[in-house]
Amino acid sequence: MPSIFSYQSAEVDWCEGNFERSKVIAEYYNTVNGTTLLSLLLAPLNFLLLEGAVLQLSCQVGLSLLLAGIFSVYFHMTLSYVGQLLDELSILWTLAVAYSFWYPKIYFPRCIKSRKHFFWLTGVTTVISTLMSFIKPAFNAYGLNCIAFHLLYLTWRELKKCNDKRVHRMAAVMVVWWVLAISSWISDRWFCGLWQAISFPYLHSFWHVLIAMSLLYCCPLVMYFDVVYELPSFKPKLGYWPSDSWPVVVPYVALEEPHKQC
Ligand SMILES: CCCCCCCC/C=C\CCCCCCCC(=O)N[C@@H](CO)[C@H](O)/C=C/CCCCCCCCCCCCC
Ligand SMILES: [Ca+2]
Ligand SMILES: [Zn+2]
Repeated sequence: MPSIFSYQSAEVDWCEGNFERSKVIAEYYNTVNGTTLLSLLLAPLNFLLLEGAVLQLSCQVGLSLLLAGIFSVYFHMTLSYVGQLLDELSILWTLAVAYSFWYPKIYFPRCIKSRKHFFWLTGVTTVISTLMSFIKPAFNAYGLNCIAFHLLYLTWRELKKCNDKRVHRMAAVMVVWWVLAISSWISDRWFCGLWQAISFPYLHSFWHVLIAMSLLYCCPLVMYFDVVYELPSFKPKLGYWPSDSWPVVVPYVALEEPHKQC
């Protein structure tokens, strides 16, 4: 019986051929492009521009993202059962940490009276989901992708209340990257035969880059709304480093003089 650590013991095998470019790396391009997820750490770096509590929270989210990137690389390198679960569970827990800290209080269920209670609700839900994830690991990724739809819904609710064109623009760019990302993920999962027929089974590695791009825009946006709700005396402003007009930019959120925007 193969060990849960052994190569190719995972329930899922992505479209890219295994061991075609290396004897030790199962899916070479998926592994190499998995490292782009580590660039997500750039997003929490934005928060260095913020202060106190906000900076503290970003460290926890940054650490979870780092683990998600490392486990993604390990999974595609080995395609092991443990690799798959570590990849999926690290994403689940990163989302849990992000939700616990950033989920706006106005959207809390009626029975939840404080962020402390919300922490407990998120914690219990995540522990139950973690246990359930062992039942049929191949379904876990579908569940995780559904969370993006909830984020889309929250974004839409917030945009309805906000007149800042920069916020609308950043949200639009985030959604475009996400649509490209999820299309690549689904195409690789469902239409592998087609991609193999045209010798282009690399869409999952594109997904890694595209979802990282989407998150790069998502994080400053979420932080922007967090400041609006939690630090109402500050005025957050979205920007692009090094400048708006450059073709390659890193989005960020900065704090300006005290004033409420949205
Ligand atoms: C108020 C909440 C704020 C949430 C902020 C978001 C914080 C970031 C959370 C999670 C990081 C996700 C990192 C993705 C790593 C992908 C690794 C990967 O490719 N794994 C695959 C196997 O190799 C696996 O099949 C994929 C599983 C699906 C992952 C779905 C992640 C959804 C994350 C939500 C993205 C939001 C983007 C904006 C949406 C409009
Ligand atoms: Ca494969
Ligand atoms: Zn992957």
